[in-house]
Amino acid sequence: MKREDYINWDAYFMGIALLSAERSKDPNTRVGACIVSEDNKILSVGYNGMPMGCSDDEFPWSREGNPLDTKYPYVCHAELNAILNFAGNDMKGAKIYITLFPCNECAKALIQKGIKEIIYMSDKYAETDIVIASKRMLDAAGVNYRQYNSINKEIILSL
Ligand SMILES: O=c1ccn([C@H]2C[C@H](O)[C@@H](COP(=O)(O)O)O2)c(=O)[nH]1
Ligand SMILES: [Zn+2]
Repeated sequence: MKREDYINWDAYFMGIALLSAERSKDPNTRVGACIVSEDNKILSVGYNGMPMGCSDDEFPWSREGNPLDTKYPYVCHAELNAILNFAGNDMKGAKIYITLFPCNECAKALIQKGIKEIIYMSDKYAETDIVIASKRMLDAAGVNYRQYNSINKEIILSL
């Protein structure tokens, strides 16, 4: 008889997003993303990090101070990395599992790539203009978004 306590698709793909986030060097917010086709095939993954050639030991990770001495102008967002890491050429109709609600810039890229559903975990910046603008664009473009079911929030990885 088959096992019945296997994880569902959402837990599986959010688990991969969470594991990807563990690769991030950001000391404050680790973000992971997993792009999945309509038929539940993984298309790409990504996490927030410095662009290639920009050493994550040399570029800043601060949040405050002179803008050029903070991480913000440099760090490549998890969703953008997942889009750029995609080896195929069509992700229309795909979904993305993300550990943090996407910013306005990532929302633009997701819309333009034809992503149709966003499943996110944290929405800790919901009150910011960046996320309000992001939701405004996603709503206009008909991209659905929903929070990952909190009942399954704890994803334990062990053998
Ligand atoms: O859509 C997004 C928004 C943010 N990120 C990354 C960028 C930064 O590395 C962190 C946010 O850092 P804070 O210290 O919480 O401001 O998250 C992302 O990957 N995708
Ligand atoms: Zn972003």
